[in-house]
Amino acid sequence: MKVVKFGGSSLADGPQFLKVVQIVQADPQRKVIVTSAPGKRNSHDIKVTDLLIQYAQKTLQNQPIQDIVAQIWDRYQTIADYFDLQAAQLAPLHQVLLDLPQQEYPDANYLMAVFKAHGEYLSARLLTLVLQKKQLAASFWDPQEAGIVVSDQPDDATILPETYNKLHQQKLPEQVLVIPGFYGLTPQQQIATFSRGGSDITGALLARGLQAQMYENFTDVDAIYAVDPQIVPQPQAIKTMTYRELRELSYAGFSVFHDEALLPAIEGQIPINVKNTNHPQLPGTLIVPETNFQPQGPVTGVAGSTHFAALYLHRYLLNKEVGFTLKLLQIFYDFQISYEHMPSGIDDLTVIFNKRQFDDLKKKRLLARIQAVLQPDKLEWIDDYAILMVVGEGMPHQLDVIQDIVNPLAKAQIKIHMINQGASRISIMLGMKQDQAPQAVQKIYQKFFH
Ligand SMILES: Nc1ncnc2c1ncn2[C@@H]1O[C@H](COP(=O)(O)OP(=O)(O)O)[C@@H](O)[C@H]1O
Ligand SMILES: N[C@@H](CC(=O)OP(=O)(O)O)C(=O)O
Repeated sequence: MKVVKFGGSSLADGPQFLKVVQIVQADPQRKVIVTSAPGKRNSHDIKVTDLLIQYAQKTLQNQPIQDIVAQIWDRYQTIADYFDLQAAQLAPLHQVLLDLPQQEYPDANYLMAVFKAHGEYLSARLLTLVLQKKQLAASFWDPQEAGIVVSDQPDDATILPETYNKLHQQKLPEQVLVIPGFYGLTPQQQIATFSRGGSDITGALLARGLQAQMYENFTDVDAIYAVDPQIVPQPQAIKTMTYRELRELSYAGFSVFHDEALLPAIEGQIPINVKNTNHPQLPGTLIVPETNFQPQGPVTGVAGSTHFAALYLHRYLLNKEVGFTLKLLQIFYDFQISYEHMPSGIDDLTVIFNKRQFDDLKKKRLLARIQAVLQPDKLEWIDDYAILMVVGEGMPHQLDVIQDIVNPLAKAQIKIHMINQGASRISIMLGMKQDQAPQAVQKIYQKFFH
């Protein structure tokens, strides 16, 4: 049995829905289908999830909602019209969308989560109707009924372990099941979504919980490429890669697969196949465990991401002071801030954060607290920080990888602020200014792939 997830680009309009139907029909193993909300039909379009966020905001601010509801419903109606679905079948779906403001919510964050989740909910309901219209035995599967239990963070939920107990007990029927991605239910039965792009996580948790033979992830590219195709046109496709290679590359910018979706697949040792809905005959990229993996070269991929900031701390004799880092980490804990990396020197520490956790006030208060408690000789906030990741299972076997990474950057006058290799032997991480990151990715890619 295969779990198959279709991304927003694969469900953006009627013709795309038809490709999805044909893909489901082509393989009887494709039993559990995970939907995203309709995505962009062209580069100027707006994803339905983003329209739903506007709908939620207008509801919260008591602004008129008719136009935005019409805009959202039009996306689903157009798809339904493409398949000549009957008005009576669609009316209940439209009503669900209209009723969202009338429901009760614990707070604004949960309201937002419910509105967002309905992009995938309506997609799954609609795809079920379309599959039935095409004579395929299909039924809608509610995440609540499936037993997807998540933590109570309304817009950044994580999977709770009881999910797997419930899924292990599920006996799958003969027909195809269509389930919305992107959300689950908290122990208090509230809808909470994963972070953006999180339908990949739903697919992975179902593949693990249902012990699927394969998790197929359908998107709008022929493969995972060695570099983001928006940075380097027509890059080299990756045929096979390991879970941990993709985990590191997704973390650092390969937005094609959500980095948190790797863990369930690893836990269940489920192979993942990323494929193109527009060219389903192509093999795509296969993501597999490390055991017996034969790397094709030193580097598998290069990624860059710019949503970082860094805190630089200098204090003489820091190396001798017992508990310095503990006090610093306690401050982060008090502010409920997680850090990404902490490279250090004898008298220096740099802490790298995901910038999205901060607003100006939080940043100011954090710096003031660190100054008061730790009294560093120097404390600097570096707002302009990008991280580059060069990843490959073949890297530990090759001695001259580092020079092939830094030489092209030096030639291009790109300054490296931080290099981190060690903990993970299959990746080298570089810190630099944000505006230099795309060029750095290009230069490293050219060195290893041309
Ligand atoms: N290394 C990469 N290989 C392939 N695609 C990538 C890579 N890095 C970023 N992407 C981007 O990821 C996109 C697919 O992911 P996403 O937009 O989330 O698709 P979906 O709508 O199917 O969920 C591609 O269109 C591409 O622009
Ligand atoms: N629709 C949600 C969840 C998702 O996974 O979407 P996509 O598969 O289009 O990346 C989002 O836009 O974040």
